[in-house]
Amino acid sequence: METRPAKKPVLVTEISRAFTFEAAHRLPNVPEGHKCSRMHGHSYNVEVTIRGPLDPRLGWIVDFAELTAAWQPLHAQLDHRTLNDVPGLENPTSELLAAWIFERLTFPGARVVKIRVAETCTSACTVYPAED
Ligand SMILES: Nc1nc2c(c(=O)[nH]1)N=C([C@H](O)[C@H](O)COP(=O)(O)OP(=O)(O)OP(=O)(O)O)CN2
Ligand SMILES: [Zn+2]
Repeated sequence: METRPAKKPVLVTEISRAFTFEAAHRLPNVPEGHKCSRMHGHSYNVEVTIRGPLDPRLGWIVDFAELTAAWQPLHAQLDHRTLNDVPGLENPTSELLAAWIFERLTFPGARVVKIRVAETCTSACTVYPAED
């Protein structure tokens, strides 16, 4: 009987890194009297996930430090700001903030597959690219 060597499974690999920033916001389009129409602040948690092939020698997609380097300019635009003042974030819901971040992060040789934004410990929004 013929025996074949076990096939190596084809794996999809993702790496993630979490970031935090502090910011104020108000939601301008909520109904009158909604608490979020008032200016208030959050300690935001953002998780960035990328997917790509492994560098055969280094054994990683990119250095985790590359995620931090890519996040840094966005952190500078968001941290200790009023989000409503940031171009493109006039209505800074978690959903629109996650999309804003998604549109601004690129990695050579890898693609962003998930951005998760948590305003509080119990509320978060995740965006993914639509299926090709
Ligand atoms: N789908 C969304 N709903 C809400 C958003 C949002 O971005 N997307 N944002 C808010 C406000 O920013 C609010 O500050 C957060 O609301 P909430 O999760 O209710 O936070 P609390 O800590 O105040 O929760 P309580 O359970 O009321 O204490 C609202 N909704
Ligand atoms: Zn809020």
